[in-house]
Amino acid sequence: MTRLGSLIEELDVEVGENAGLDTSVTGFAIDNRKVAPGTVFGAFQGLRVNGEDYIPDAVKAGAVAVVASPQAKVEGAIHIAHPNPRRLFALLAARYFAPFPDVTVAVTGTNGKTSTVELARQLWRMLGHKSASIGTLGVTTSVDQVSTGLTTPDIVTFLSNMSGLKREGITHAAFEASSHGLAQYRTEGLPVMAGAFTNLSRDHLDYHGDMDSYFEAKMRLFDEIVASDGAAVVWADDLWSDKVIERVTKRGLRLLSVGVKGQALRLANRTPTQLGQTMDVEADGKAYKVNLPLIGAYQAANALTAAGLVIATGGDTGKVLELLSRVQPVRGRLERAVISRAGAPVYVDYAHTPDGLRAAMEALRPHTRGRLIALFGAGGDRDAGKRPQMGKVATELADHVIVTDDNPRSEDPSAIRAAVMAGAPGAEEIGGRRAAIAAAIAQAGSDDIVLLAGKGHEQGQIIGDRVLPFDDVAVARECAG
Ligand SMILES: CC(=O)N[C@H]1[C@@H](OP(=O)(O)OP(=O)(O)OC[C@H]2O[C@@H](n3ccc(=O)[nH]c3=O)[C@H](O)[C@@H]2O)O[C@H](CO)[C@@H](O)[C@@H]1O[C@H](C)C(=O)N[C@@H](C)C(=O)N[C@H](CCC(=O)O)C(=O)O
Ligand SMILES: Nc1ncnc2c1ncn2[C@@H]1O[C@H](COP(=O)(O)OP(=O)(O)OP(=O)(O)O)[C@@H](O)[C@H]1O
Ligand SMILES: N[C@H](CCC[C@H](N)C(=O)O)C(=O)O
Ligand SMILES: [Mg+2]
Repeated sequence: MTRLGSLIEELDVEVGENAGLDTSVTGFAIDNRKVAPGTVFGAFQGLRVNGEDYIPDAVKAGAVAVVASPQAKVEGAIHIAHPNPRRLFALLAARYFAPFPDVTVAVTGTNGKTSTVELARQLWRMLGHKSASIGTLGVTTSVDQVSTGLTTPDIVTFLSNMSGLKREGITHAAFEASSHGLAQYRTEGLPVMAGAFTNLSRDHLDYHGDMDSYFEAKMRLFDEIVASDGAAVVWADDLWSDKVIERVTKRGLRLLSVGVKGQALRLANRTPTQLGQTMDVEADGKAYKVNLPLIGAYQAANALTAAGLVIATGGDTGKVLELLSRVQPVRGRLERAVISRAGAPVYVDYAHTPDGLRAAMEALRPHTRGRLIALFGAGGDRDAGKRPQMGKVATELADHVIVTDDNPRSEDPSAIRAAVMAGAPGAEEIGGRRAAIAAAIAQAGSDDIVLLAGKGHEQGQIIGDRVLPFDDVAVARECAG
């Protein structure tokens, strides 16, 4: 049985007099609909509603304590007051859900988080550890994959998943720290031994406002979440890398920089091969030849960042680099779905930002003898400013562009397409993703390559409130058959 007092011990919190610290706690919730007798309820100001409005309902449902701002009105339960209630809630919940896997690392960045945590999981597994990842693909172990619906789940789901992994015997876990997740304290409280930065480019400005605030949200990982004796693995070749390195150094974290400008793992040379690429990597004064069975500069970057995390947490450099030759592709990241009847390979990729589209097209270009045909859309209820920029990048780098739909959500699909088209002169507009994929495949000749971007592993098209089953890989196979 866990007593509230033992969770609060040593934390800098205010509770009222006669606070009943002897009360036993049976769980944590941030949604009043999930409160049961004995729950600690976290009441937070959100974007849509104020969680404090649900305090009476939470108390009625049996909440014994409420973590909320000092101004909140709490009656009938203990008010644990704090100016940053989300953070305090995370700390308390982590004490309740502990223990966690021994080695935990986190990855942030606009693109590459899913790929990096997945590759780190695979490398650990090949080194003989029981490993897991948590992110866009869900909670993944070598035997299971369970979706959580978000990249970075809410704090209660996150900590209970981490705790469940520990009970299953998982010793090593890598998780994605999205900027929303970082800004909302959805992944903290547990010791994080290393953090990685992949890159920063335009996305989610609807939420963060501008690039500097978006950057600051990401930096919480290094400023506050990674343990003070932990490590930072920084992809060194991004425009923002130097700023990240500055922050990491200021905090006193052990720095492993990775990439062409990297020092811990220096990418000296990279040569595409038919099915992958070879990399010349220098580390600790030694030269290593790495055969990576994945194509594209971006996958090389993510593979090296993942290797950096595994090395930072105790992996042997030579062994880890050698194991990169045995990694499996990541679902929906330059996944070859099918070869069309005409002989054109059709790739599915999760590129959903201007930079992601550029990375995916640059990855495929060296493998394209004829034309590169790129199809994509932009998500509704998401950063609208990225739409024309995605159109622009695509028309610059592809030989033919098809603009279609990708999760319009509450927006009018044709208005989203129009915004993309505004930056994409000469592109073809086809509403309805299935019809667009069929058209892309039908016009590809044997020397051409088709890129279906934006949905990757996703299993649905979100239209209004409905999620209609949709899988780019499956649809590509149907259209090619
Ligand atoms: C914009 C955003 O991130 N919103 C998330 C956030 O909402 P919020 O804190 O603003 O919450 P709110 O809905 O205003 O509610 C405020 C509080 O009242 C509580 N509440 C609310 C209603 C009620 O009846 N009872 C109740 O107790 C809520 O639990 C919450 O604590 O917290 C909610 C609870 O955890 C999330 O479900 C919600 O995700 C929404 C659905 C979402 O679409 N999020 C996306 C944008 C997102 O987070 N994406 C990122 C990044 C994607 C990437 O990888 O690029 C991700 O990590 O997935
Ligand atoms: N290192 C990288 N540099 C540039 N682009 C990348 C990089 N890694 C991945 N991408 C592009 O971004 C897409 C998404 O990759 P991934 O799912 O690994 O990123 P993510 O950060 O997890 O995305 P999300 O924020 O949606 O969870 C890829 O399909 C690819 O097009
Ligand atoms: N996790 C990201 C990527 C979504 C990819 C794309 N399919 C879209 O719906 O915009 C988001 O929620 O912004
Ligand atoms: Mg992801």
